[in-house]
Amino acid sequence: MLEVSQLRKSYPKKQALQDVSFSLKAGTSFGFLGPNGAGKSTTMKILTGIVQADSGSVRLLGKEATKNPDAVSKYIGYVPQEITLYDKLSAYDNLEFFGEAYGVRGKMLKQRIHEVLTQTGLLDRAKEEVGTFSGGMKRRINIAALLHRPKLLILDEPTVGIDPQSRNHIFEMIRDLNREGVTIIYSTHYMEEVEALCDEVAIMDQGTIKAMGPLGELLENYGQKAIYVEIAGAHHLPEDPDVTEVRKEGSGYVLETENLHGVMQRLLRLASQHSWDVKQLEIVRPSLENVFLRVTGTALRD
Ligand SMILES: Nc1ncnc2c1ncn2[C@@H]1O[C@H](COP(=O)(O)OP(=O)(O)OP(=O)(O)O)[C@@H](O)[C@H]1O
Repeated sequence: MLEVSQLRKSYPKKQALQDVSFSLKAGTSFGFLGPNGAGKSTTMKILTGIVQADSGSVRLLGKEATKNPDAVSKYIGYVPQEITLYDKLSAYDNLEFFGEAYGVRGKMLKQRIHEVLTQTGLLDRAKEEVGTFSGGMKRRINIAALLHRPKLLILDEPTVGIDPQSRNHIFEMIRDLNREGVTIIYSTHYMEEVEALCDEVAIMDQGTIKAMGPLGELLENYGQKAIYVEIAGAHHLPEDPDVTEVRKEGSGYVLETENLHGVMQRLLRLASQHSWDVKQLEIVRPSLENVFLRVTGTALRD
């Protein structure tokens, strides 16, 4: 569906992209995770043709997009960070305006507007000026304005500064579109959003993709394996050669180790020998946060 190859882009004082390559199968929900300034927006703007790369190529549905953006623009829906609606127009009129701009007309346009207003939960506010809406409601309309049913939907941090209700609506809209077969590229610096929405993830930092793959694979390959153990009355734990770090957490300890089963077995053996009261013993699922830390060497700033 999409093949991005060796993108480079420099601004006068900054090399924004050093070498960005990835490819996506149709129907993927792809999360672009990275701190401010990592190069996510620049990559997305190159995909949509708003910004030109210094070198590299983008192929969408077999067509060379970098040389001929008009040939692919009808397949792409782009939701930038900034809201692009007319405050003085009603929600309905905004949708009508953008629908027509994307070439949707007549009965089909009316039907699509009704559908998306229902989907966004804003049908009863359709005739009100968008200027009176909350930031989250505007965001929902902004996404709904993509009435031309793009094959690739690119969203640049669509939930920054919005209320939880709007965020849930946006998530549902994205999931519905993805179920209908739309390929999604979703940029964010919120790990939990990627975990909730995306089946593939790229971790970007300083203009390059540091790691990429299915979410489960990244967690498996880069996540720190650990055990949580809680023993009544234990003030310290016996040393184990396979444990690389011990952290106090709540009333127990997190033990980092690559040998989960060996360490667990030894703990249980010791517990039975010394009649310790083991309250809890479990494997800790690695988090994306932890993967990010290991891949980039830093916590996700912000
Ligand atoms: N038009 C521009 N002119 C000059 N520098 C720019 C321009 N756009 C982006 N940059 C710089 O390029 C780098 C990458 O920016 P980009 O917006 O792509 O990052 P990002 O990962 O999307 O961050 P954010 O989450 O803040 O949007 C940053 O250092 C940024 O300051």
